[in-house]
Amino acid sequence: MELALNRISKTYKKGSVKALDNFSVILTPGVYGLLGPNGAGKSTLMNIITDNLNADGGEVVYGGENIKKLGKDYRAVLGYMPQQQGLYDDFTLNRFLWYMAALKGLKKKEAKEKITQLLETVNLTDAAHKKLGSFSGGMKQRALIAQALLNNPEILILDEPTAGLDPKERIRIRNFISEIAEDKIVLISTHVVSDIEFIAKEIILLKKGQLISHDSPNKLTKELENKVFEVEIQREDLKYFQDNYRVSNLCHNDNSIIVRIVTDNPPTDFQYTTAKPTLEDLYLYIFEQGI
Ligand SMILES: Nc1ncnc2c1ncn2[C@@H]1O[C@H](COP(=O)(O)OP(=O)(O)OP(=O)(O)O)[C@@H](O)[C@H]1O
Repeated sequence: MELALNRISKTYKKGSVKALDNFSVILTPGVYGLLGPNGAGKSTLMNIITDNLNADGGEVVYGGENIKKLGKDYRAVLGYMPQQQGLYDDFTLNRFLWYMAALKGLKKKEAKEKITQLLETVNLTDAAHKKLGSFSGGMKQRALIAQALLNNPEILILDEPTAGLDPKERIRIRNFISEIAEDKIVLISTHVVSDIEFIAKEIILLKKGQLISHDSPNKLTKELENKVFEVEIQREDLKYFQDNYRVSNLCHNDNSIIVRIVTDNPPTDFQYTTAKPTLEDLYLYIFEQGI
């Protein structure tokens, strides 16, 4: 199965910046990370893929058919976890899932089986009769993922699934997504590199509405070979490096500082060693402006 995004464009107000600009990519089963800073166009893209927002130009095609034509057949294979929380705080988790199952048109028997199974999968069986308002951030996110999975979707769209979570919950959600991703097209938007670094088969880099690059994490970081350096400097040189280079890390020793920089032009007046690039280095290289 293939989800093709063909030349998608979107401008919210006449004359304002393009939220999406001629964006094209083809998605097949596996995890994709949609990576970009605030305002890059991630939510806009997800809203267009889930048919909650109309594009000004281009089309979304699933299995060879425009999703506008597929209509409810498309919605039947779609699972969507939006960003906002707090909408159903007075519902118990059980009631929330039954409510969502009804909206998705599941039959009673089907809903019962699926809810029992999903509560187990997201490890919330014991919390089924508690109100969502009393849940921790991670529990809420897992509840939202569970509702997205009720119809056993072929396409799963997750808008910042780890927003506001502590590192332990982040790891848990990440592993969980990796487990359920089999046979599905999973698109995860995030501005946190580590959320997708190890689970995404491909990373899609989005900047100001435009596709910058999309490839496996390994291939993307290869592009940065010989552009990441570590330099041992004295404290008084730090400002010079911060003003003139993208500094991806700082490590203070007793008498010196090791700065990690991402640049096309390594410093000529300092000794440096070449370092192995990471996705965080790449993120900085692409999204850090003005240096
Ligand atoms: N409803 C709207 N009306 C007008 N402009 C909008 C609207 N929604 C988004 N935009 C603009 O479109 C651009 C893309 O925004 P979008 O929310 O898609 O980015 P994002 O990558 O999801 O950002 P974030 O990580 O902050 O959620 C931004 O310039 C934003 O200001």
